Amino acid sequence: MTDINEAQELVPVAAAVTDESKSDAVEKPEPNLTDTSTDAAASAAITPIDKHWDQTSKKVVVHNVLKFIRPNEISKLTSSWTKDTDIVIVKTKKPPKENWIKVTLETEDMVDQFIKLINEGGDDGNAMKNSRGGNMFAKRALDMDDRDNKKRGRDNDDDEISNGRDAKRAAVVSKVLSNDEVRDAITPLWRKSYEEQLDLKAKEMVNKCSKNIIKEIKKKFRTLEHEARRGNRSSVKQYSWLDTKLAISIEQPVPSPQVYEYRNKVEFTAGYRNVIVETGYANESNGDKKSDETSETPSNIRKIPAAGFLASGWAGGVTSPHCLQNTPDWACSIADILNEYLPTSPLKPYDSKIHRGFFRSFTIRCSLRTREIMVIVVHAPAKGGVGAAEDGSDDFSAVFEEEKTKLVELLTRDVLAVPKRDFPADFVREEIVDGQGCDGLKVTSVFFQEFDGLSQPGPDHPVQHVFGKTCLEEKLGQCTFQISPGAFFQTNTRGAEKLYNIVVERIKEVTTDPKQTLLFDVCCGTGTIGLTCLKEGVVGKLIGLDIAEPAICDAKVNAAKNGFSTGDNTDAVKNHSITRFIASPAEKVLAEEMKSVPKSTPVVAVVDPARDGLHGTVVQTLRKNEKIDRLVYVSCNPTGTLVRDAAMLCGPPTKKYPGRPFRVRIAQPVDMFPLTNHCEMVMTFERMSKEEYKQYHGSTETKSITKSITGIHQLTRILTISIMLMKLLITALAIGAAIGETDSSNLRGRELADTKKVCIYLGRKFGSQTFDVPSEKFRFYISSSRVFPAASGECDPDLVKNLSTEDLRIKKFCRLFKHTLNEYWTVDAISAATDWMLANEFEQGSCTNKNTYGTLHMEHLKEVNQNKFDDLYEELVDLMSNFTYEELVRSALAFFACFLHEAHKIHSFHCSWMLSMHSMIFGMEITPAIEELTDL
Ligand SMILES: C[S@@+](CC[C@H](N)C(=O)[O-])C[C@H]1O[C@@H](n2cnc3c(N)ncnc32)[C@H](O)[C@@H]1O
Repeated sequence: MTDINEAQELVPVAAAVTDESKSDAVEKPEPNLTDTSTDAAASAAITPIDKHWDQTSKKVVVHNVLKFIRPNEISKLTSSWTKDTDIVIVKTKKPPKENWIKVTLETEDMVDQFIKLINEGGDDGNAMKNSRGGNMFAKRALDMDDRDNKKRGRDNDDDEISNGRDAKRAAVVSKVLSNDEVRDAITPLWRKSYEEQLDLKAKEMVNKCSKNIIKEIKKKFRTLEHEARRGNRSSVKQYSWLDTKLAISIEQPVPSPQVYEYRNKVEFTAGYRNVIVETGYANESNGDKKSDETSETPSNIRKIPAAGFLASGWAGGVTSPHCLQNTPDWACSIADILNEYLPTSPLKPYDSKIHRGFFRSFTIRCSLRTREIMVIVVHAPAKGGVGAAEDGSDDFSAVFEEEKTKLVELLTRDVLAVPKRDFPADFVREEIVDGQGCDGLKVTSVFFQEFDGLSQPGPDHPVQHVFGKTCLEEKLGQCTFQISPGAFFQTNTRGAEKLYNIVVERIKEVTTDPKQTLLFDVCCGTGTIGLTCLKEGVVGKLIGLDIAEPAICDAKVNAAKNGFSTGDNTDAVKNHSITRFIASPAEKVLAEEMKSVPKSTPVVAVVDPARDGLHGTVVQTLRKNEKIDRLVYVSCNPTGTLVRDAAMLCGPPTKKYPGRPFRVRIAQPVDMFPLTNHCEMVMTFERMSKEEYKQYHGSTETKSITKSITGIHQLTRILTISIMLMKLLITALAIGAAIGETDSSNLRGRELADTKKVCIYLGRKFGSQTFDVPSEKFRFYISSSRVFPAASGECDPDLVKNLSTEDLRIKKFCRLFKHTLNEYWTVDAISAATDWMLANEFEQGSCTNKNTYGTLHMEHLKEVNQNKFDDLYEELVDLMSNFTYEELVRSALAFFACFLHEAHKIHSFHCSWMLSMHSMIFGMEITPAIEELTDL
């Protein structure tokens, strides 16, 4: 599981508290969360919730308007309501498919008048009616977010109205969560017995993993059949195992040796804790908390700088970890130290929405076996982050060094105190084999890490070592491992031993000559799996690949620590050394490395990718290399990317994935994360025999077949592209151009182009916004089906030339956009999108086949944490809604440049073609400014 994944697990945001049941279950807060213990230091730092939202007080939401209204008709409609009155509407907002419109009035005085008008201004003195005769009703837009004065009242309140989920999220903003709510959010299975949890996970693996893999493989056969029919060829017979009852049977999950307090790593977010300083909720007495949650916003909530988990989204404040059964004492003890320090510090928690503040997060790792603890303090630049105010109020450099020393001193001076926990009343603590509680534990190393990016620093991001040891040591099985701050390590130590033992067993089953057998450990991290296999004697040689340099440095040290030699050149493993570790994306080096293995060497492979699964090229290489008969896939995303990768490994050979297919032999879930919904899977694949392959495909020569297919395909592609280039030239000259994106938004774009408006369309949820456009030349629109904004239309080449990198907001926009690309788009998705733009639909000027592009890119999108995505999106929308038209166009160009830049990295032929296409259409020159933006 990746660090990001861990973060998702421990920092689940809004979704986790959005169930009806949870919201209904809001109780009067438990003492520890209300924190009436606000000491002097804390009260000094208390930030009262500011009641003065900038625009919200002028906003009204009109409900029961029709869902489908053409964007160009929205302002016509709203002005018809206020005809013959003095009410002035300055802005309207209507998300597509929602039946409400939000209007911003010129002054606050107009609000009551407007509400009265809608609610009583109909012909008969009743409410005004929509065009179908239904009554509309108006309500003040609700105050939602207390974090960000600048942002307030723009979009958050939309969310509250737009759907129940977000309404609930909004509702928790001003509440203090009870311990049960925190547990529900972060350890959702805590109410179930451990047996029930395992059963639930087993069922999930059957329904969402094994069944879906089979479905996906069958789909591939159907596609082949369809193609064969079109090409008048005979089709491939579906593999008979797919229809057997136990095609992929799921074993009962291996339980975690420790159900509680199993985490060896926690990641606290720096933020503010909601604290009740007086007593009671404002309207607690009415007993009806569900009816209008925000109206009961307590006036007595205060915010205190704190470190903890985000149990209810960014806006909900951080919560204390003391009530969580998966979190050990040492983590709570460090939270106590941080929570004593933060309210007194002039260094403020960072606000990721406005990019101001200092402390971002605290990562803590502990080995109970070696009694070591590492703390990594992630912070914004001391001089101020990207959103720093110009008046210098975000410049903390004068106090930074002093505060750093103070914090390190607090963290390291004593053994950790035993924290006061808030476990459920009937909770019985397990005996923890590797040591109980905080007994004698001390922080042994501290790092500071400056980070000014959007989400989390990557594994290679530099750290500053400020105290103690430079790494943490952990023991697993017979091995000892060094772990650097940026390196991945499994978060459940004893669970990891179980996991690795299973991998060892699966390899042992097939190695007849272990000493000669070479293991490829793909995504090896600090070398844990490979070195364990070596130590257990099931293989004799090891090549480990990982993208993270610090992890590979650790792996090399770890090899030596455990008695194995390491070599650095290609022949190292072949001739002299037992191990070789390579810091590189596996997709770049795996094929070459495999090529250099002598024919006589038996090879097995283990892959343990991050949540986004294996790169397509890695799957391709593993599949093509028929020397690998056994492949062990360790997955932390068994219902997502494992399904995709397994289907590519086991499906019929195609031009992209040639080679005899694999078949799933054993699917063994391992519960590494009790109390949560996550489950690890060890899926063992075995290569189909040549004989069996022949039965289905008539020949064992998979390569020659695919080669010819690939050749024809390339030729067809080049021809298609040349023809399209000509067509495009003609189209571009004649009618300008429309670069299509998704179906609905593309149509909308064309429609808007006709109305000479510019539109920001950011998905259904966030709606659209139209601007008057100064000239026809500026027709433009931006859209997104999910996370990918795209632009269409014509624009003035001068705008491109003048694109400046000075504007912080455009810079921020590009950062956000790049972030969406990197976070949510896989290489395959970008590749599919460029393919699509170039091939299927482009010549038609709009997307008529609704499925082509959608399917192409959707199926490759990474599984996302929806809440994280929503946050990002809100930020994008927020930013864009304040742009002038020209800024908008410039940003759109810049994000096109970002997209092209990313696409270019994977798809150089296509992309260079795309660049020329864009320069033709937009007169778009890749100026130094655009280059600078793409490199952000
Ligand atoms: C789930 S961890 C597994 C690490 C190791 N097998 C273990 O159990 O500790 C996934 C690893 O994949 C690495 N990784 C991510 N993308 C990669 C890529 N494209 N090529 C190689 N390694 C990658 C990460 O750095 C991380 O160490």
